[in-house]
Amino acid sequence: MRSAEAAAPVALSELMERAGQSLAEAALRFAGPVPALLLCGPGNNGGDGFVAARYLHQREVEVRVAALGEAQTDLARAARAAWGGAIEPIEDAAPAPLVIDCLFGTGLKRGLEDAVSERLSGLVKSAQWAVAADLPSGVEADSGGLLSQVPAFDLTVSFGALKPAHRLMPAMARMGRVVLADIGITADGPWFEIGEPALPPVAPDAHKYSRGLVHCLTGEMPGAMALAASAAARSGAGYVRVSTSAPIAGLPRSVVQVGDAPLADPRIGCLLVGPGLGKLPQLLTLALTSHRPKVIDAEAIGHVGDPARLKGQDAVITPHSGEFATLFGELPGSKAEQALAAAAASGAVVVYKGADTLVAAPDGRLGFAPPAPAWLATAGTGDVLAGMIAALRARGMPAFEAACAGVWLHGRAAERAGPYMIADDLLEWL
Ligand SMILES: NC(=O)C1=CN([C@@H]2O[C@H](COP(=O)(O)OP(=O)(O)OC[C@H]3O[C@@H](n4cnc5c(N)ncnc54)[C@H](OP(=O)(O)O)[C@@H]3O)[C@@H](O)[C@H]2O)[C@@H](O)CC1
Ligand SMILES: Nc1ncnc2c1ncn2[C@@H]1O[C@H](COP(=O)(O)OP(=O)(O)O)[C@@H](O)[C@H]1O
Repeated sequence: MRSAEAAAPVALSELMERAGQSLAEAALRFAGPVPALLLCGPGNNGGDGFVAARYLHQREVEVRVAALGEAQTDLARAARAAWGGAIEPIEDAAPAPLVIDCLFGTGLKRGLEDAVSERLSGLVKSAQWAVAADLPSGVEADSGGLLSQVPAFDLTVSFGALKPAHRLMPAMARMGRVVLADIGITADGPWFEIGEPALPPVAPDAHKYSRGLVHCLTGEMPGAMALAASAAARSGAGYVRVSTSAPIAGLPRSVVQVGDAPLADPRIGCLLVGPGLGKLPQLLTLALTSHRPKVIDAEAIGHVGDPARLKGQDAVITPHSGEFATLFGELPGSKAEQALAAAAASGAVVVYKGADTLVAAPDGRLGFAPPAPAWLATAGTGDVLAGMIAALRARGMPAFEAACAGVWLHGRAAERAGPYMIADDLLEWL
């Protein structure tokens, strides 16, 4: 993001002008022309606030500005001078229906002083609408961590590009709706937000094997595999097969239950192992003898032991935080950095699940999932995701693209399934 700003073809003062104008417009659209209080910090985030105050005033909104100390950058000083109106100390600022937090953005390196964060929280809580410029003050841009107390905002206007904190917990939960303001810079890099996938079309001459065969290895709790295999069947695989020693209830009749089957079968588009596996590490070992692409989920992740075992396996692994820690231990850094380190160590595409799911590839690509409904937090939804990714893999999508597509579709299916869904219901919305 910072390199994008540095390489921007426009002057920094113009970027600040655009940021401030975008902020004013977004706040006005969101809250309407209600009296506004802008809280401006010493850096360029504060500068954006002074610019926004000027635009809101021009739009005949009743505006007050409260500053935290003097401006510390040339840009912020110029923006403060151009505002030209009254500036009150933040300690004395009375509440307002609309509060716009421009205290700190990407430059925050340490927590706010207690008195300042308490003041911010008090003003935000008493406002009808609370808007943050770029990031709520107190949020660390790269990690999504909270360096001091951060109140809940209704809207966050991000400038130029989303920062990791917009998609990582706990910061993500404080931002309200996040909108991206185009200020004329683009952040080209390996980190991006996962968007709607382009799925492989069904060829006119397709047959069930060419559309993709998913072969599932089931274990002690076949109900989980019933969910995963059903999800694979509903996600466009041409053929879904489950190796099982006993009949599994609840599978669609179109999912074929077989005994042992050769895992070197070149028709297998993707192997799926993990859902319902239980204490059967030998099934993972068996899966790893195959050179076919694979999705490794749930208990199978715990059976891997050494991440290096996955090298050369063309694998997607789908851990939640507990499974992640079991396989990779306590890695340093943010969730994004941990996922990238895990992908590099294992050679696998890592879908690090949770409220802030992200997908990391061994080559450094990193996709942040758009927010998904919290009602996905119910047993079995991870099994459904694993089956979806396996089907997309079998349909010919490369591992990273299949994982990103599965995560995106899973979140949208949950939105449509509604707040009282159970994992079984998701299948109807794939
Ligand atoms: N770059 C661009 O082109 C564009 C950038 N834009 C905007 O700029 C924002 C980044 O601006 P920024 O780098 O000036 O950092 P910012 O977040 O304002 O804070 C830094 C200041 O705060 C201070 N400080 C830090 N922590 C503190 C604490 N706890 N308590 C007290 N003070 C503390 C720190 O002082 P120091 O640490 O040096 O003591 C420094 O003075 C970005 O989020 C976006 O909104 C847009 O205009 C688009 C164009
Ligand atoms: N609070 C939340 N918000 C959004 N998605 C969530 C939340 N909690 C869990 N999820 C998603 O729900 C799924 C749960 O998977 P997992 O933990 O493996 O459950 P299970 O093993 O029961 O299937 C994952 O895709 C995860 O990203």
